[in-house]
Parts: sequence; structure tokens; C-alpha cells
Amino acid sequence: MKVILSINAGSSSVKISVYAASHHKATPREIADAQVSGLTAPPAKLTYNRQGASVEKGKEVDASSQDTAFRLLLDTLINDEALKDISSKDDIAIACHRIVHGGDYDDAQLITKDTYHHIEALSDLAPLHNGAALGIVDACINQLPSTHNVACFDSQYHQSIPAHIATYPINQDIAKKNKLRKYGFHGLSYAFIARSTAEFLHKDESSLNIIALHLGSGASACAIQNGKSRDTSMGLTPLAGLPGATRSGSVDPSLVFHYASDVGKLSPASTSQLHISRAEEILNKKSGWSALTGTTDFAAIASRATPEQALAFDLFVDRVAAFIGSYFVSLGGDVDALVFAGGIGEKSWQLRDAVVQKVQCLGFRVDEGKNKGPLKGVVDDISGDGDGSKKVLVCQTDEQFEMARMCATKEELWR
Ligand SMILES: Nc1ncnc2c1ncn2[C@@H]1O[C@H](COP(=O)(O)OP(=O)(O)O)[C@@H](O)[C@H]1O
Ligand SMILES: CC(=O)OP(=O)(O)O
Ligand SMILES: [Mg+2]
Repeated sequence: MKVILSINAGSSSVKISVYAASHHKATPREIADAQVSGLTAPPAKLTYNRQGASVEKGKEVDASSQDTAFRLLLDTLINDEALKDISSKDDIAIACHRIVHGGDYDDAQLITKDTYHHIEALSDLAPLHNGAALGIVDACINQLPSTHNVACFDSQYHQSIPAHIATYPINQDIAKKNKLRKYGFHGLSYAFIARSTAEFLHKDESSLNIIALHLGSGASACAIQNGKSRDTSMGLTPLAGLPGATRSGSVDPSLVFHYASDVGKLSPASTSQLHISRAEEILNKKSGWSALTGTTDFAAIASRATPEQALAFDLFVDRVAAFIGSYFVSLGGDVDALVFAGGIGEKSWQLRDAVVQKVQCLGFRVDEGKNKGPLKGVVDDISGDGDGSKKVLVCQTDEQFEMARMCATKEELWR
């Protein structure tokens, strides 16, 4: 039996789950979970559960970066005397880290100097994530010297996307040389969603076809065919596709050159002076809900209390519905379920209601009572009645569990 710390650095949160795991047992047992959420909507809040019982719920804390949030969470776990499985730092055998951009990696990796530098080199392609996650890896290397660190990649699940979908129509020599293609992210979540949904529907995962939506601080959609990713809305970086808390999502790429009023008038010769990195920063960190409404709290946006919030809400519904329509066609109409997940997908009944109404023409309906009621279990059916209506589900996704599960079967960790 080994203690695994499973660390998920999202763009607005850090979530840690602690597991007791045995080699090859596919279901690590959860001992505790702790998270700091709301990093982009201060004050950040700490929630901590031990053995399924609540210890802290929404306690306001002073944390504005993933790094400070992690240190606070690690202290919380190590200083809790009632958490018997971690009486000292040495009890933590494995720390697994959610690394959003894994480039061509198709399997979790033990973090060595080589893998560390490789992940570091990919940081520009996930500007809100890889650097922050590596900051946490550094903290683990320094503070937990006897712990093995493992990188689990969000991009891994999307290795199955066919070439004609992953390819950008640009010069292919340059595309290959610079590895410019659709990678896709939220893959740990989609892997969890696919397995849990198949179990819920009593289907073999290899014959499962669903449209899955991971809607959190970063949001994406995924067309899952025969249990594998066929298409997803994020691309080379997590900026593409749906808008998010501080991200624009897809815009006309030329917008970058017209963002400042005088930029469009520059001659081609002077465009080398343009600060593309500044444009990237604006689209990643200063756009999305924050730019439209002044808040990244989606519960406030879903209240539609101001015209700006109503605009942001309607815009999101429009973009999400467009991906559902596209993926419905991509799956040839053979769709077992539409599945909502992520902070917004799991918690905002208003968003689910509005999205499903928009795609009613495809046969999706929600039951009002089930949609508004508390969620029961990992997967919950909120479908409404209707002739030939298709299933609508909510999945309480668990990226930390997915990582711990990967570690339980990784031979080199158990030798
Ligand atoms: N009750 C709620 N209603 C609507 N949205 C919510 C609610 N609680 C949290 N959210 C939203 O969920 C998002 C965070 O989701 P999460 O998946 O935890 O994000 P991440 O992993 O990207 O940090 C935030 O935009 C937050 O506003
Ligand atoms: C990939 C991504 O955007 O992740 P998150 O939603 O956790 O920020
Ligand atoms: Mg997340």
C-alpha cells in the first residue's frame, strides 16, 4: 500500500486528493481531498474533507497563485493529526501532477530532469497551466525529497483524433517541424467521464458514443466515439474553442492585428515590432467572463442580473450549442448521451437548462426537477421525457482519481 497525492492545478484552482493505493488495483481508495478554488475571483476558498467528512468548507484564504494554494494545501494535510496515513512527509510515496500540455507524450511519465525540461519547453503552449504545475513539481522536489513525482497529461487522451481533424490547413513542412496541430486538453477528465458514463449506461466503453462537455474555468467539448476522443474544441493550446473565465476562446485570428486601433494600419515591414506575446496574454488572461462582466464567478453570470452577465451567458450557450451540433454530425447522430461536467457543467442548472433547450432539435430534453435537484452519484440522469429523446447526464468528474488510477498500474513506481 502506498499513499498517493494527486495534484490538479487548474486555471482557477488547485485540487489535491490523497489515496491509499495498491499495485494493479484499479480503484485507489480516497482518504482525503482538499482544494483552494476561486484563484481568479478573490477571496480564494479552502475546502477540506477527511475520510468523507467535512473539515473545512469554503474558508476564505489568502492565495492568488497555484503555488501559494499548493503550499497551503500541503500544510493542511501534513499538519492534520487526524489524517493518520500522512504522519510525516515521508509517508507520501507518489505525487502525481496534472500537466495540461504533454506534447507527443502518450503515457504518464516519471519526472526526471529530462521530462521536466521537456514539459518546461511546452510551457508557452499552455500559458495558464504548465508553468504553474511545474512550480508545484518544484515545491514537491524541495519539500518531499523521498517522493516520486509523476506527470499525467491532459493531452494524452486525444492522441486518437484522426489526422484530418487534428491538422491545421497551413504549410505542412512548418506544421510538422514546429509540431503545430490540435492537441486537445481536459483529457484526464474525459477519460474519467467516458469510463463512468459507460458503467452508468451498462455499455462497453469501446462502444460508447457521447458528446462530453467539460465546462470549468477553462471550457471544452469532446466528441467521444467508441470510447475514444474523435474531436475536441481546444487546439494547439487551451485557448481555442469555447470561452472561459479569462480566455476568449476562438476568435478570428486576424483580430490580434486589429486589437489596438492603430495596429491595422502598420505596414507589413513593421509588424515584426508587434508584441504577439502581449496579444496572447490579453486573449488568455484578460478576456472571457472577466472582460465581459468584470467577474469570473459563473454563478453570478448565470443570474443574468446585469445586461453584461446576460450577454456573457447567452454567448456561452450559443458557443456550447454550436459544438454539440457539430459533434452530433461528427458522430453521425449515433449519440448515447450528452454529458455535462466541470465546475459550471456540474453546478449551473441554468446553463444546462439553456444549452439543452438550444439543442432540443437534436432530441435532447431535461427534466426540470432532476436538473435543479441535488446530484446523486458520480453520474446522474437529468433527461426529460419525449418521443425518442436522447439521454442528458451530469458527471462529477474526477481528474485526481484518474491520475491515481494511472499510477496504480505504472510498473516502475512499484518495483
Ligand atoms: N454554483 C455554481 N454555479 C455556477 N458556476 C459555478 C458554481 N460553482 C463554481 N462555478 C464555476 O465553476 C468554475 C470553476 O470550475 P472548475 O472546473 O473547478 O475550474 P478549474 O479546474 O478550471 O479551476 C468557475 O468559473 C466557477 O465560477
Ligand atoms: C485545460 C484547461 O483549461 O484546464 P482548466 O479548465 O482546469 O483551467
Ligand atoms: Mg479544471
